[in-house]
Amino acid sequence: MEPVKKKRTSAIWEHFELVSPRKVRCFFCSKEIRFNDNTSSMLRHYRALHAKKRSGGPGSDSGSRLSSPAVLRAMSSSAGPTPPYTTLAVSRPAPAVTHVEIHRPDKRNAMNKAFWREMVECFSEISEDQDCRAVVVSGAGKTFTAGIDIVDLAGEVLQPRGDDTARISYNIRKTITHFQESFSAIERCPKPVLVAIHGACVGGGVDLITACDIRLCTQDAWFQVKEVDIGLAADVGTLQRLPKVIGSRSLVNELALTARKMYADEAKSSGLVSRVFQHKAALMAGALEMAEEIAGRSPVAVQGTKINLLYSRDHSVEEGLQFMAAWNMSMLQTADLMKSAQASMEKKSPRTVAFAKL
Ligand SMILES: CC/C=C\C=C\CC(=O)SCCNC(=O)CCNC(=O)[C@H](O)C(C)(C)COP(=O)(O)OP(=O)(O)OC[C@H]1O[C@@H](n2cnc3c(N)ncnc32)[C@H](O)[C@@H]1OP(=O)(O)O
Repeated sequence: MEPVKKKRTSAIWEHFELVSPRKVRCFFCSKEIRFNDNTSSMLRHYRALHAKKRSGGPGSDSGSRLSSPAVLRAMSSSAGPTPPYTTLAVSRPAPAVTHVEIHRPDKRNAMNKAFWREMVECFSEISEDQDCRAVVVSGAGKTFTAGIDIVDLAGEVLQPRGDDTARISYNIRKTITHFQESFSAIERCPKPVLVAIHGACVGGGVDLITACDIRLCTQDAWFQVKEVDIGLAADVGTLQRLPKVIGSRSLVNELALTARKMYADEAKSSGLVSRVFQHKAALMAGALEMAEEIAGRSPVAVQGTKINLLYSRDHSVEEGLQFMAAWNMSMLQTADLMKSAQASMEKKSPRTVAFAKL
């Protein structure tokens, strides 16, 4: 009998995915484990590291969905990227929630040429998609992302085209601007974007997450503004957005100038992330639940909130108030307001209200 099929009937498979004929990956911690003719190595790993922790522990979230491995399975695309994308797997794990999974697990989700282009295409589509009201971004496999694909970097940036210095410089500038656009597209997307980070989040990964609205991570996550280590000043958003995310300018400077790793606990205490979960399954369950909470509310209110929060980040309080007044002089005329207020009076969740598409 074919061994893999036999093993798949065991309940322990709830917590693992097959990555090769002799290797499985744990849904909780992404560790890859070899197995032979039975599931004993998987059972040993699960019992030693995860069985007792399912109910949560001090200082970190366990995720409130009881079926978090099932949620994780629904949100991890073992089938690979979804065409036309080659680096992203896009799905709808819950009504009005879009999941964008960076999908180059064998290369630790390193950001290659296609990724930079596809992020713009994907977020342009999401921005226009009236059936989407919240987005979750995550990474497939062992780690969130290893940052820019160093092989591509060597080709695209270090060997630019052009007949003279002006033309070479012009082309480099164009490339950097295109790369910046990949994450600005996230920020410009009117739907709130949550990012779920596990394992390494290096270089371009930090650029990406600072453009997102809500950052959540696992206990094993670490963050590194790695650019100075590879001889460049970070140029696709970290130096502009991180100071607005973290209150301490000194900490931002330290991270960017030394390229030291920052681990989950410090990421939480500094304000880079708002919640830390024990493992990836809990993280994905927590992210999805939060996205569903957001998606269940009036899209007029939610998108207006994102747009005004971003506006006020870059303007004075007075300018922000003026922008808000001009914004709401039309948005207060929405039917969503009366529907939501009525639900609130009746002590019903806004999630019980049917809002029109936006
Ligand atoms: C215009 C400029 C715009 C943007 C600039 C952004 C700047 C940056 O992003 S700077 C950061 C660059 N990234 C790095 O320096 C990270 C390098 N990678 C690592 O440190 C590690 O891979 C890791 C993320 C800590 C994960 O370690 P581990 O789990 O042990 O995996 P590995 O065995 O190291 O790698 C597996 C596989 O992935 C390939 N890979 C990893 N990182 C990259 C990368 N950044 N680019 C291309 N390929 C990468 C690695 O080569 C392995 O491939 P194999 O084919 O299996 O050998």
